[in-house]
Parts: sequence; structure tokens; C-alpha cells
Amino acid sequence: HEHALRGRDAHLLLYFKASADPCNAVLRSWEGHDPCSGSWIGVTCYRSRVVGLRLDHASLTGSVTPLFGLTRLRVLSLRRNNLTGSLPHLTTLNNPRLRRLSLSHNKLRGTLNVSLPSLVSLRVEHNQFSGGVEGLRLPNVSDFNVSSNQLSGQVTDLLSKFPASAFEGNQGLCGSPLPGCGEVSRLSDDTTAVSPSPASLQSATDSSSPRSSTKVGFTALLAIGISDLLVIAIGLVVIVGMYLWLRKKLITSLNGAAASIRELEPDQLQREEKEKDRSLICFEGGEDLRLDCLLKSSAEVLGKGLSGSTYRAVLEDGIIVAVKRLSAVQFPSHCKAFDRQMHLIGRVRHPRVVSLRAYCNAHEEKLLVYDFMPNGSLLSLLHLSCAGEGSGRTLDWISRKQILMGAAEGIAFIHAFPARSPLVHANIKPSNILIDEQGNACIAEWGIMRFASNFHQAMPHYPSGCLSDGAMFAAGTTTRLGYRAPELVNGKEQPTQESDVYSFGMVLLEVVTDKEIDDAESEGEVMGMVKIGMMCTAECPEERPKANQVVRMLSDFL
Ligand SMILES: Nc1ncnc2c1ncn2[C@@H]1O[C@H](COP(=O)(O)OP(=O)(O)OP(=O)(O)O)[C@@H](O)[C@H]1O
Repeated sequence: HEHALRGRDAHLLLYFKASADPCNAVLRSWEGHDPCSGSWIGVTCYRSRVVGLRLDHASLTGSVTPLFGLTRLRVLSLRRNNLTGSLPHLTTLNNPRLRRLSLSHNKLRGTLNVSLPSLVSLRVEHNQFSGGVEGLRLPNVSDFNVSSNQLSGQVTDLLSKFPASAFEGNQGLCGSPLPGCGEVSRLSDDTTAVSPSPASLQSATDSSSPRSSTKVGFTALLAIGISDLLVIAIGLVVIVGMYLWLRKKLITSLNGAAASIRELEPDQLQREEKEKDRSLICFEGGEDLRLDCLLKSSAEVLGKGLSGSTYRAVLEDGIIVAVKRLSAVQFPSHCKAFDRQMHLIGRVRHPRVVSLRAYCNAHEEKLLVYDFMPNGSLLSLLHLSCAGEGSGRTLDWISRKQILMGAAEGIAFIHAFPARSPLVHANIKPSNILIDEQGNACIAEWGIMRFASNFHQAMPHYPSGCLSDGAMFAAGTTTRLGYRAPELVNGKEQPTQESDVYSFGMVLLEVVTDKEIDDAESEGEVMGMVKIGMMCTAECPEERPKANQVVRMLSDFL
């Protein structure tokens, strides 16, 4: 029976692929009958069943309906694609385990009917959904957004706990937290009352003589004036009374609260403070992460560097993340600037930059949770013998060029990201250039090293003997500085975007001067790339090209 169900998962995914990626451009790796082989891009499995599908920004088209046949699915994230059609009625019968559903920025239409107690996140903003929201029965959802659709009708009581921003951009929706539906219709009634049609005005004037109308008008005006005064006086009395009553109540409750705070034991306060500290701060795509789940997950050490150790953690729902545990020696303090930097890093989203999904900045523990990159690092591909790691694969020339291009794009994106002061990676080296499911390079662990207490010791350099002599020669480096820009060696300067370009230049020279390349046709290209590397590693920082210029130069070779 289990075997048949696994076959059904594969069948449903391939059925989805047929309409989502008809040119086989993105889902090329979806081949064969086993989606859990590890090679199907975006698919996460647990005990040989598909539990997660994440394919954001993948230019997918067609309908999502086949995916709701995956009965073990927990996470479905297909943001920013071109998906069309409607959603089926989602109930516990067909999707009992679905926890996160992210379909924002697509072209989905039809009505929304989702009643799933398992769901904790529903994001369908920027689509074309229509009809009411009464079909949404989501008792446990904490992350919710249906904004910028064509929904109408009253927001139900269950959903009114979410902020107005979760509903805005739907012309026809009303009721808390949006303006009340009654208010809208009363307003329109009033408008009709004060602006009668010219025809009715005309008939009103015609029906009575000018004399009688003046008499009646005067008496009526007097009566209205007196009654208005009375109403205003009564209103004032009521308002003053309510003000005095509320003031009294507020003072009593404030006194009560102050007393109960005083009553708290000091260590209880400390405990609460610690609890707050120990929680994870989550960013887009990591909203579901919890510190206790992370600590309970099965973890395996990926490696250890100067800044700390990195673990591969498999969470309860089968999702795999990389957790960097920062060294307490290098990152001893609990500073606000670190929090600000993490919030900035958590906002950066680019296919060539590894996403930070959450972090924890407790006094005794600093954890950073990243997307897990399943294909190792450039270091493992290049220096199998030096690093004592790697899968034993050798890199062909085309892959080398693509990896360099991907890394340069990631760095250029970070450098151009709008921030108060220019953003800097400060730790560019092959172990921080990771390879994603499709073999593309992604820049990892940026922006952390400037918080290291022994920053200059931690700067990227390389174990003596590993950086090839060809690369050292091309860069004109006689001392073994490795990836560290010469201006940083005295330990007084802070890293800059120019020093990042230097480090990238060293990586580039290392990749293109490697003895392993035996493709004679590429000789001319090697020379061209070496020239780029030499420009990047110019002694004088001002003479080095900007990262976006490096991207442009590299693109000539692709
Ligand atoms: N998100 C990730 N996905 C997969 N592997 C990762 C991820 N982040 C880091 N790694 C791998 O984990 C190993 C250890 O990384 P870590 O960053 O802790 O050390 P390092 O890069 O060698 O040194 P440093 O502390 O200076 O950054 C490296 O092989 C790295 O490529």
C-alpha cells in the first residue's frame, strides 16, 4: 500500500510538471519514479513520502490542483510564479497535514475554501481570488494574508483578529479590521439623502406657495434649533460622565498592574526576560521555525570554522535547514547592532544568496538558521585533498564559469542592497560559496564577521599550501595572505566592498588556474578570466572594479 502511495506522489508531481514547466526548463531534475531520490529540485521527503515542495520564483505556469493530491504534504510554497486556475476545496479529508500554504504573487482565481485545522500559515496575496472569505475556517493560522485580490463581503469573526494589512487591496471586503459594512451602506444612504435629484427638488418647490413655505420654514427652524441644543447638551453631559468614569477605572487598573509587577519575584522577571531572549526571530519563509523544534531536531555537523560550527538539522516535518552556531569566543556580546544587521540580512532575498530564515541572539547562544544547500561548497569541489572533504567530483570548465558568475551575482546584489551604509560580505572564500540543487552558486554567511571580536584573525585566509601558486602568482601576492585584501593585513582597516572584490578575485584566480582543467579549448578563456582576477586583486582598492562590473565582464565568457 505504501509503495502505491509513493508511486502516486511521483505521478502527481509529474502531472503537475507537465503543465507547470512544459519546456522542461526548471524541473529538469524531475525524472524517473522516485521524487525522494534527493535529486528532484524543491522536493522534500520524509520516510519516502513527499512532505514539502518549495518552488518560489520559478516561472511555473498552469494549475496547482494536482499537488493537493499529495496527502502527506506539509509545506507548499509556490510564490511569485505564473500559476493560474482555481484552488480545490481544501479539507482535512484530502490534506490533513498541510501546515504552510504560500501561493502569493500568482494569477490564481476562483473562491477560497480552506478548512484545515492543521494550517498555521496561509499566504495568497496578489492573486485574483474572488467571492467571500466565509469559506476560510482556519482556527490555528497565525500567519495570514489575502490582500490584493478581488474578495468581497464581510470579514468573519474568526479572521477579524488579523491586521487590516492582511485584507487590504480587496475593494469589496468590509467589517473589522476594515471599515464596517454598515458604515459603508449608511454612508451611501446619507449621500443619497443630502443630494436629491434636481427633478425632486423641482417638484418640492412647485407643490407649495412661497408664503406658506416661509412661515412653516421659520417655525420649523426654531424647533430644530431648540431640539439640536437639547441634544448637544445631553451629549456633553454623557461624554463628561464617561470620561470621569473611564479615568477612575484606568487609575485603579494601573495601580493594580504596578502592584502585580512589584509582586513578581526578581528571578521570575529574569526568567521571563530569558524566555524572550531565547526565542527565534523569524524572517520570510522561516515563520514556522521554533527554537524548541530546532533543538530537538536530528543534527549532523557539517564543519567548523573560526566563526563557529554549522549543522545540518532535519526538522520534525522533514524540512532540512543549516544551523550556524556562532562561537561564544568570537561573538561574546549581546549587542543591538547585531540584531539590526540580522534583520537586514533576513530581508535579503536573491537566488544567488543563501537566505537567512531565522536567528536567535541569546546571551549564551547565537544561532543562525539558513536554507540548506545540498551540494556542498566550492571548497569541497576544488580542494578535496587539502580540506579533506568533498564528494570526489571534478569540475569541468563550464561549471567553473557558472559558479564564478553565480557568486559574482550574489556579491553584486549584496553590495547594491539599499542600506544606511554599504553592505559588505567580509568573508568571501570557497567554503562560503555553496552549491544549490541545480548546481548554481549561492553566497553564504555574509555580514557576520564584522561582529567577531577577533575580527582580523577570523578574516578569510587559507591554510598554507592550498591556494595554488598560479593564483598567488597572478595576484602578485608573495606573502600568503590568501583571500585577505592587503589593506586589511595591518589589522586597523575594516573590510569594504573593495576588499570583498579582492577576495572574490582570489577565489576566481584559484578556480581558473587549477591544474585539474584539461580542456584545451578553454585556454583562451582562461587567460581572459585571469585578467579579470588580476583587476580584482589590484593592490590599490580604488583600482579594483565594482562587483556589478565583474558580473558584466564575466558574462562575456558565458
Ligand atoms: N547553508 C548551508 N548549507 C549547506 N552547507 C553549509 C551551509 N552553510 C555552511 N555550510 C558548510 O558547513 C561547513 C562549515 O561552515 P562554517 O561556515 O561553519 O565554516 P567555514 O566556512 O569553514 O569557516 P567560517 O567560520 O570562517 O565561515 C562548510 O563546509 C560549509 O560549506
